[in-house]
Amino acid sequence: MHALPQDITIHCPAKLNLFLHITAQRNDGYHELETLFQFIDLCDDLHISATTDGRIDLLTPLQDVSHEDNLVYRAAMLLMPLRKDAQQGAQISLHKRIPMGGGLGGGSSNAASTLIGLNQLWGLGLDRRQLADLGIQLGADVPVFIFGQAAFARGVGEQLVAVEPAPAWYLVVHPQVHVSTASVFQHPDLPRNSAPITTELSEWASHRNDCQSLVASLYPPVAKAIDWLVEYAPTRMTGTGACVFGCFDSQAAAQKALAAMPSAFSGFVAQGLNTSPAWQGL
Ligand SMILES: C[C@](O)(CO)[C@H](O)COP(=O)(O)OP(=O)(O)OC[C@H]1O[C@@H](n2ccc(N)nc2=O)[C@H](O)[C@@H]1O
Ligand SMILES: Nc1ncnc2c1ncn2[C@@H]1O[C@H](COP(=O)(O)OP(=O)(O)OP(=O)(O)O)[C@@H](O)[C@H]1O
Repeated sequence: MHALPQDITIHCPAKLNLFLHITAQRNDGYHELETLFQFIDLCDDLHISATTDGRIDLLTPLQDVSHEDNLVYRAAMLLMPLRKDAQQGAQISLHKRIPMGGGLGGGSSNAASTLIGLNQLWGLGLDRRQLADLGIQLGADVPVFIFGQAAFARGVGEQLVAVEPAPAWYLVVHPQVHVSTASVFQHPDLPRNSAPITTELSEWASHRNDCQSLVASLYPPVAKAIDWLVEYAPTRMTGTGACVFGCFDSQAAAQKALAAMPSAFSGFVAQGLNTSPAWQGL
């Protein structure tokens, strides 16, 4: 039998929703979506060391998130009952770069990478489907980060079909407001009855983010960020916001727009990725 690795570093990419249509609301309150996910090369880094004290130690606290609520810790807790040996434990540290609560899926990506990493370190032998089924308990965006390929998603984000969105560079603009995902999905004015998609996924003009008008009206800085960025490139909000992204043909064009960005916003240039770096080297 091969010895298990003792240490692992896993990238946790951010995602963009290139479009997001809401087609229905389920009886449990969750919304049925049709969305196109692409990863971007802005990543958090997760480092996991195997231990033999049967504990999960999270070495890097996050501001405003308790250990018990941290999606890294919660993901590890989901795998604890599946260990082969109760002495198996882990020390985990997270280097955060993805802004939190911006619609970039950082917490879900951290959770997915924790499941991927501990599955490897503890030798659990779970396949991607089994990991995704566990991960969806933590958030609707976790399965795509386990799936590891750009995807067209239905359901709440768990029915995934691999796709190849065109190569692109993005300027991602953070309007510096925090938008709560739950409050957007609870809002009475959210449109919830988009027709299922019949057009090409790549046709930008046929698609939209159904949360965007509502979020822009509730949060004026989001509207201002869109109004500014749309002068440079086709622009859309990701997830339930607050971040918005412009699509550029080249890194240089995206950088040029970033250089002109008003100081009220923060932003970064990122490349679209159709394969998640989380699985690199595994
Ligand atoms: C908007 C997206 O980012 C699109 O990728 C995701 O659907 C949101 O995924 P997430 O942040 O992982 O969200 P979750 O933590 O699963 O859900 C937060 C809250 O948003 C609402 N919610 C979320 C996803 C969904 N399809 N319908 C919902 O109504 C639920 O009230 C839920 O309590
Ligand atoms: N490891 C983590 N990283 C980021 N957020 C976390 C983490 N653990 C728990 N959270 C909580 O989850 C919330 C959402 O974080 P996240 O960065 O995933 O939001 P998001 O980018 O808006 O995601 P989405 O697009 O899935 O709505 C945070 O505001 C925070 O309270």
